[in-house]
This record gives sequence, structure tokens and C-alpha cells, in this order.
Amino acid sequence: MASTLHSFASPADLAGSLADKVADTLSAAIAARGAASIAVSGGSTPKAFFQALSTRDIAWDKVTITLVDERFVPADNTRSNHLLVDANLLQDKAKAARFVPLYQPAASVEEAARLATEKSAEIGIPFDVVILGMGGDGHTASFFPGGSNLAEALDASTPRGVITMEAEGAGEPRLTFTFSSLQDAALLVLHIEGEGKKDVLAKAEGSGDEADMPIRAVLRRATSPVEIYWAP
Ligand SMILES: O=C(O)[C@H](O)[C@@H](O)[C@H](O)[C@H](O)COP(=O)(O)O
Repeated sequence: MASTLHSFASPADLAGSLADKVADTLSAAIAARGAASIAVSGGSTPKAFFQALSTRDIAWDKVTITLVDERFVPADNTRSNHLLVDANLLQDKAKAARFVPLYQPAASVEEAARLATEKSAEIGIPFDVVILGMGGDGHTASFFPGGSNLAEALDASTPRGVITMEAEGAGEPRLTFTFSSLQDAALLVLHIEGEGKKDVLAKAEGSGDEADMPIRAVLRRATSPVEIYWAP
């Protein structure tokens, strides 16, 4: 599917503009069906965007927030994406939103993935908004090159849900929504910042296997247009 690059002069400008776009999309979904959903990524990039979005005056009590992926750690662990979202997005006006975590206290990461699939099924499909990040190796979500379940994660025929992923460079075992769960969001955003990530994007947009740079699956096969938000 096509992608559109939205470039901004600064991360602050990007955060404000993306927060407005996401707030408008969530409000339109609420107007249409009385509810809205958004799946966000962790990492260091989205913090300013989360803080800007949390101030937007929308019917947050009708919004369900979840994560694109999560590390298999409890929410009090500094590596937790839940903790990042709690501290930066579930604040201010967005405090009223419902949050559905991916991490579940379970005997294994596989059991946690099964529980997360069960709990997230009630959110409804497709997501209204998905915010993806991208690592320097071209991973997105927890679709890491060499990942233990990468082929399953990227296969369009894999049922929607949360699966596990282990990979060198991923740290803890991961919980990640599948490509099939994310690729048809009403608003599908890739949020990256810095010259380095722009170079990684250019390489990903070139030829090569999806397995080498999994973001290629999104750029090449997502049903929804990919809105790329970039600032230096
Ligand atoms: O759990 C995570 O880490 C994210 O979901 C991951 O996919 C992230 O988006 C990229 O690794 C980019 O991370 P940065 O924003 O820190 O570069």
C-alpha cells in the first residue's frame, strides 16, 4: 500500500500535529459507533506525542488504549511499555481512557500471549489508530529480524491476536500483535525521528527481504495507507 511522508521542523511540531490527527480520528470513530481504539508502540520516540495527545479534549471514556507490543515484564519494571504509557499518555484528559495491557502475570510468555489475545479480542477490529515505531534494524512492533516467530507474525493469514517473539537485541521475551492485527487500522502511522531513522527507512523502502527489515511488510503489504511522521 502507498505511504505518505509528513516531515516536521521539530519533534515538538510533529507531536502536536500527530496528536491532533489522532484525536480527530478517535473522535470520528466515537461519533460513528460510540467507541474508539488505539494501539501504540513503546520505545523512546513516542513520549512527546503521548504527552500532547493526553491533553486533547475528546471523549476519552469511550477510548480503549492498548499496546502494539510489550516486553514480558510487569508494569512496575522500567522496561515496561505499560509503564511508559501510564506515565505519559494515561494522564491529564486521557486518564479517563480504558487501558488493555498485553502483559499478563502467567506461568509462561506463551500463556500470557493467549490471555492477551483473549482480552484484546473485546476491543473490536480493526483498530481505529495504530502507531508504529521502527528500530535501527528495521524492526517494528516486536517483528525483529531473526525473531523466533517472525514468519508467523508477518504472515497475513495468521489470525489476529498476540503472539510471542524472542530475538537477539529484543531483550526480554516479547508479546506482540501480529501484522494481521495492525495492518488495516483506519489510521496507520509510522512515527520515526532523527536522520538515522530516515536512512533506515530509505533502505527499508528499497529492495530486499521482509525478514531482513520487517517494517517492509507494513510498507509493502498493509491494507491501509501508511502515514509516516518524521522529524529531525
Ligand atoms: O517495545 C518497543 O520497543 C517498541 O514497540 C519498538 O517497536 C519501538 O517502536 C522501536 O524499537 C523503536 O524504538 P525507539 O523509539 O526507542 O527508537
